[in-house]
Amino acid sequence: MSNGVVANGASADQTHTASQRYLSTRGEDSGFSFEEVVLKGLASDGGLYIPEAIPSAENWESWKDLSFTDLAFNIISLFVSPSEIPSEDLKEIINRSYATFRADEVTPLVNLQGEVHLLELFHGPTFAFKDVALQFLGNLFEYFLVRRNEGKTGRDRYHLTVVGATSGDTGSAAIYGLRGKKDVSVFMLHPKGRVSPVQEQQMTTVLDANVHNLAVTGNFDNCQDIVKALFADPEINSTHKLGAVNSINWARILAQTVYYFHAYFSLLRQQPSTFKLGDKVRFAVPSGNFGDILAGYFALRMGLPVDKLVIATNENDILDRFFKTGRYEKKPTYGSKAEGGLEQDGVKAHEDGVKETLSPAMDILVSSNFERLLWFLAYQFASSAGMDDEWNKKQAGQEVSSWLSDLKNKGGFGPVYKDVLEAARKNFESERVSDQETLDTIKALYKEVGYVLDPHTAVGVEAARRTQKRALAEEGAAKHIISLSTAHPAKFASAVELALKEEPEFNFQENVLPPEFVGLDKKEKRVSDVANDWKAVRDVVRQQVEEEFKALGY
Ligand SMILES: Cc1ncc(COP(=O)(O)O)c(C=O)c1O
Ligand SMILES: N[C@@H](CCOP(=O)(O)O)C(=O)O
Repeated sequence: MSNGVVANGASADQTHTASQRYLSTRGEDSGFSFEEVVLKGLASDGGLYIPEAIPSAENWESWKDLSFTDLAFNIISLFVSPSEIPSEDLKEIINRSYATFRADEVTPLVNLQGEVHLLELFHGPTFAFKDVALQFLGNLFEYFLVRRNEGKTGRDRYHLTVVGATSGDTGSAAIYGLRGKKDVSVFMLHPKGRVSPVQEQQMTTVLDANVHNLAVTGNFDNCQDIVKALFADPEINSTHKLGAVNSINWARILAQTVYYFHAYFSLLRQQPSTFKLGDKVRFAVPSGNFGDILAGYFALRMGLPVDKLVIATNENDILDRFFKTGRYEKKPTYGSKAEGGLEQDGVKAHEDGVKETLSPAMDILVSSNFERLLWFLAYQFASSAGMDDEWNKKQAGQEVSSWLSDLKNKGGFGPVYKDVLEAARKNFESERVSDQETLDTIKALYKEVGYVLDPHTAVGVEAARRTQKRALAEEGAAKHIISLSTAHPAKFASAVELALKEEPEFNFQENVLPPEFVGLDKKEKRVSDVANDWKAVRDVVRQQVEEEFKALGY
């Protein structure tokens, strides 16, 4: 590791290109360095950080034979000035982050059926796509903290207090990325009883002193709201230096951009007769918080030939409703079937509007990263007025602030301007997949090709198959589509078993369960129950960090 090339917490300067400087989607903050946005997570005006410009990957074609880690280095370097992380250090961080994966290719592409391909993102330590970004983010935090803490002792050290919300996968991936790391405490809030048993076990059986699991009486959105309330509280934010591991943290999105390029190049190698360099591909992405698919949008904007990004939602379908109506509203406007509404298949809907589905990691009312896409759409719209770039950015920030304020105060906003919606539809289309369709898809793929899908992946595959059918009808030929496989099926045993229980050959223990999960349920656990109240969570954070400090002799 090189010694402090950049001053602690330095803002972006002339050594940073526009894509290496960051601004807030709500317009108040700009000129940040990568280190600042990674450590801060959320901007102080409540907005999310985005690069001031999206760089074009000018020689992306020449990357086609690179390994995953070399590709990651080329892509990530476009967004991080070498004055902040010297190239050799960045390479070392990347190599270390992906050495923990079980697959040599890190994110292998497999042909599922016909022109439908699966991008397997679950070969990391916790068997979910979050590992791709969180192994990297854990090592980044460590790198910055070692540099900031040189020569410092005890309470003078910069101690990061990570607070995150999880519906199960981010929590375990963040915990595995940060366990045992010096100068970081990690607090993960999950909705009590609403994560799968394996997810719960993965999180709560990690007993490192810096890991704290909080089971919140509420849903995932409540956990996310508590995290945002903590970030908005100037007191705890300054005394405890809060950090984010959710996809509000820009480094999460950045790391995920890599596998869109990698998948494209894998397809090129696997389908040489029907897919050539420069051909467009589609991606179908099971979506909740909109982080994974947003990474695809960045890849597209950087120049990767992407035809469409297909958003696949479960019955918590705020995104699908936006793309159909232009309105972004927390609560569905439709009610139960008995009321003449559209609710399908007897899915349990909580009073708060969140439905409990078979793909629980996507049981989300509000998709936090959608704010980043909204900024780019508003910026594009503002740019058509012919004013200067500073004005365009200011307008975009104001527009996003006003939309987000309506979302908070009135439960929604829209319809957005026609041009904004059309611009969104140019790159995205959306599909809503019910629980019954999820089960049918798991069953169909098992019967047809013997592949066991996890329920989230099945939502994406069903969306991919619908898109394929449309392309076939409209254009007379099926196109290659890459569906993102976001979790290993063993993480969601009950949905998989429900789908496949009547298949005579199917045996969950033998066909699905990885050895790493055996005995997890017998391990010792540590978890604290907390009320759905951000001040109560703040007290727990203060108290548990204090106990950690005392144990360290600080
Ligand atoms: C297994 C799985 N699939 C899909 C998603 C949705 O991804 P995103 O929230 O980035 O849209 C999640 C959670 O984020 C997940 O854990
Ligand atoms: N499905 C997620 C929810 C949090 O999403 P994130 O990508 O913003 O961290 C989870 O698994 O926790």
